Amino acid sequence: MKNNIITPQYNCNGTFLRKNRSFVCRKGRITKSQLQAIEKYWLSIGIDFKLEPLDFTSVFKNSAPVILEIGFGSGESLVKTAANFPNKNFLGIEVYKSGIGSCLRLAHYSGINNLKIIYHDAIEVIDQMILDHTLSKVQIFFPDPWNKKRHHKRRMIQDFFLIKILKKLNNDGILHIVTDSKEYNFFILNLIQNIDNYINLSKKRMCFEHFKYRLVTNFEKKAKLSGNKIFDLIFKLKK
Ligand SMILES: C[S@@+](CC[C@H](N)C(=O)[O-])C[C@H]1O[C@@H](n2cnc3c(N)ncnc32)[C@H](O)[C@@H]1O
Repeated sequence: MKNNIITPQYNCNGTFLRKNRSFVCRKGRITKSQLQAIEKYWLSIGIDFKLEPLDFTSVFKNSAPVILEIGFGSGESLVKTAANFPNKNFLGIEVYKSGIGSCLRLAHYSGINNLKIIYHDAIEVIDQMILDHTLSKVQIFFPDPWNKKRHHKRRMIQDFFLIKILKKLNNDGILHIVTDSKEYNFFILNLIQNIDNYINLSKKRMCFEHFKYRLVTNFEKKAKLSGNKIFDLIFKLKK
């Protein structure tokens, strides 16, 4: 597995260009079993970042719809969802190395063959590796809210990001975002209002509360224990 989760960029004087990313590059702790899972299972389940588009039919060995999950954490809900929907393909992207190890371990022991994962910044993966109109769904469960105003530029969900996703979804494609931050929820709803091609599937053009048709994620369990409300935002691509 390649260890670079970003592609360094420099200006013409050779100075490193610092980008606003939605994550902080940290060394972080990783357990022995997570490292072992990377050694053993990366070759069969992982895909290294490359500057060339993926051919999903050859990656998954079939032409079933592809669901992209960005920031799957340790991958419990992603692996269980992939096991529940064997006739769909799942592609996960994460920059948290111990999460990659945990997800590989879970995916191996659950015996699924409809999941692939990438260890790299999702923005670069989307730009370089995902062809237009090839995804049936993009799901982002609990993107970091970067609550301080001066950090808002680090939020993954920005207008440029929503426009990027629009191009990658196929006809009737779905974008599903979940957050426990009321402020981030309204921030996203405001952005979406200014982009014509998304239809908000909630009746009141707001969010779904108490949405039951997906698995609860690890982050969500903690958020609920802290008494936080959960907001499911679901948008469909206008044909
Ligand atoms: C708050 S956690 C939520 C994890 C998981 N979805 C859950 O609900 O338990 C946000 C995750 O997004 C990942 N992340 C943030 N920015 C990312 C990016 N640009 N590309 C890939 N993953 C990213 C982080 O590493 C982190 O694991």
